[in-house]
Amino acid sequence: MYLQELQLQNFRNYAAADLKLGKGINVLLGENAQGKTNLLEAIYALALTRSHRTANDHDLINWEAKTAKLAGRVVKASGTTPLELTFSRQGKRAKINHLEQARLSQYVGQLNVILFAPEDLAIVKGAPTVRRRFMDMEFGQMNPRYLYNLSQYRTLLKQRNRYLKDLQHHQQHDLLFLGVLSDQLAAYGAEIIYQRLTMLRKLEHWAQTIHAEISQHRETLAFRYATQVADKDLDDPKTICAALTALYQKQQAKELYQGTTLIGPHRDDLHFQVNDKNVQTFGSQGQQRTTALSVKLAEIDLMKAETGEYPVLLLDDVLSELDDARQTHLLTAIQDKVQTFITTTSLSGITRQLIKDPTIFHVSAGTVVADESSDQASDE
Ligand SMILES: Nc1ncnc2c1ncn2[C@@H]1O[C@H](COP(=O)(O)OP(=O)(O)OP(=O)(O)O)[C@@H](O)[C@H]1O
Repeated sequence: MYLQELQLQNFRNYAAADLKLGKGINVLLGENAQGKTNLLEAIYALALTRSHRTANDHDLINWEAKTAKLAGRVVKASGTTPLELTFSRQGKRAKINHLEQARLSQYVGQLNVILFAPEDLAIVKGAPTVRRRFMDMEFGQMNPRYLYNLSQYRTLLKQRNRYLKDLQHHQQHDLLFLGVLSDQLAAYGAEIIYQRLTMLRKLEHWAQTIHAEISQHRETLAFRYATQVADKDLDDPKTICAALTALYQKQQAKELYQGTTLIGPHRDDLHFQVNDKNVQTFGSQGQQRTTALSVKLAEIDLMKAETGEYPVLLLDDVLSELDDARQTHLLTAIQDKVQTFITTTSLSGITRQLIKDPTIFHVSAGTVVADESSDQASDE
């Protein structure tokens, strides 16, 4: 899929902008604080109805205005769809094909985007919570069942933790009820673990090929899902559930002592291994970057496999972070198939000969102008 046009009205520092976009690589060129990221944010918001960098929609509205509006046309194999999103004090409204949608959840999914920013290195370097959030966001986007299991699990986990605290403080004494909660939690926990394993296997498959190519076959990447459930029990949700239940029984004294649930997907992690070593602990900066890049690029392929269309790729300031070999790989991987938006302050750091016919936009103080000399946007 690709975004053919984008219109902004009173969005961040743009009073008005109307862009014809290239089907291939679009470069947003400008000095710092001119509005490059704001444009990426506009595309991200048009896709997901929310920003990637603020939880407060009001921040998106120009300081001088009361309402912000985004509009665009998405082209897919199945046809062209106009999208429209309005932010105001009253909330937000979304239209597909000029028809207002009763629920924002009906709107999301028309335009798929993947954003890659320097912070994404945290997937490799950060705490386990970052990787759990990564799995939950990515797999939740592609699989509504996963989201359902996750929300049931979270509710039960809260309840079980509260009960463990009550037992700890002798406000409750019934261990049978703890057993009931453990069984219910184990059932949802097992579904989540099983779905994570299934999706990770697919993602790993794509990421391995990409990592091998970037490292010129000197490195192999592997994912390892870290859980207290033994490998032999991971084959299906039933065996995982039985293993979790047994673990709750075995660790009951410890959980009662600590007053919290110590086993389950909320405690699991994902390890990335390069040449059989955990890249978080033993990897060089370069290996960590390659891993993050491979995982992100693998998401593109996974989304294509799951939804039938390539997503739109948003690259915020990442090219300058990558050395020539990684830049080359990234640009070759996306060339001719993925519509991409790249923000940069200068073209000099980018191996420009690799970007075939880019559409270049000059961004300055909330205005954006297409470069006359660059390839003009698609006019299909
Ligand atoms: N709601 C708003 N109304 C008006 N201007 C805003 C609003 N929110 C942010 N801005 C302005 O937008 C500018 C920042 O734009 P943006 O984050 O897109 O920068 P950038 O071009 O990506 O720069 P950098 O290269 O430093 O990341 C700042 O000048 C900021 O004051």
